[in-house]
Amino acid sequence: MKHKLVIANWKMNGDFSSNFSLLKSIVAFADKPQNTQIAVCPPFVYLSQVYDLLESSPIALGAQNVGFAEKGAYTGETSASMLQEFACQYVLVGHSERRTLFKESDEHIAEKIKLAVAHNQTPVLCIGETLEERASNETQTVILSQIKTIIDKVGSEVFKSVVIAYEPIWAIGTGQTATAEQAQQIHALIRAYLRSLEPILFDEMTILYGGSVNENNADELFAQNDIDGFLVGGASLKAASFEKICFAGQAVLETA
Ligand SMILES: O=C[C@H](O)COP(=O)(O)O
Repeated sequence: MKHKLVIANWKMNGDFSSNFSLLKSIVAFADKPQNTQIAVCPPFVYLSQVYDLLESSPIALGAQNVGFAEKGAYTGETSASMLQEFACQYVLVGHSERRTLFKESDEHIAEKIKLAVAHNQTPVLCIGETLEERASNETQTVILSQIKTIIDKVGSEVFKSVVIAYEPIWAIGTGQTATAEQAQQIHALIRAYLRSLEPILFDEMTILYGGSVNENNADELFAQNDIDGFLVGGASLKAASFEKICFAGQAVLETA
């Protein structure tokens, strides 16, 4: 049965007032899309507000990042145990903005995954190639090596609790979405690779697509066999767009 996961990554956007209106709209439709889990990842300072507003709704709370250590002298960081107190179910790790702007290393990403899993959160590991890598036909090598590097560090037992988000870097925030065929090709590659490692562990792996997903392309993307949902940035800040993305592929999901 195909299930769908749609995660809103608000990035560094929002304020008390706009969060309230946006969540009011999302809560109003959230129980309607069949077989669909919706999650919202607000900036850390709004976790408390969003936690309260999501109470008694089916929407899961997520975090955009997590510290790579259990606790201690790490100014500005937020630990997995702190996120657990807000019942965060999802944690984004290795987003390209964090890898590029904040020089996040594979070692740190691996530690974050281990801590998140230890605190009952599902890490959402973001991977993706640059435009230059795609142009030089390195996409497959880059993607598989990003996954392998992390599996080697955390082990396959921990990795089975991970959700993967394929986000071609050239498609993030650019309005230039990967075509459904381009996305499906990489999702199928990822799934085949994981199955080749350990079919029992990775048969049901959830693989999301991210990168300029909007109300116009979500249906076609979700119709692809190996696309299980979306990690949505810009369009998740607009209630009407986000609603259409959450309803994408409903005909398939209702008959599943
Ligand atoms: O986390 C979300 C992704 O970076 C995609 O962002 P976007 O939908 O604004 O392109």
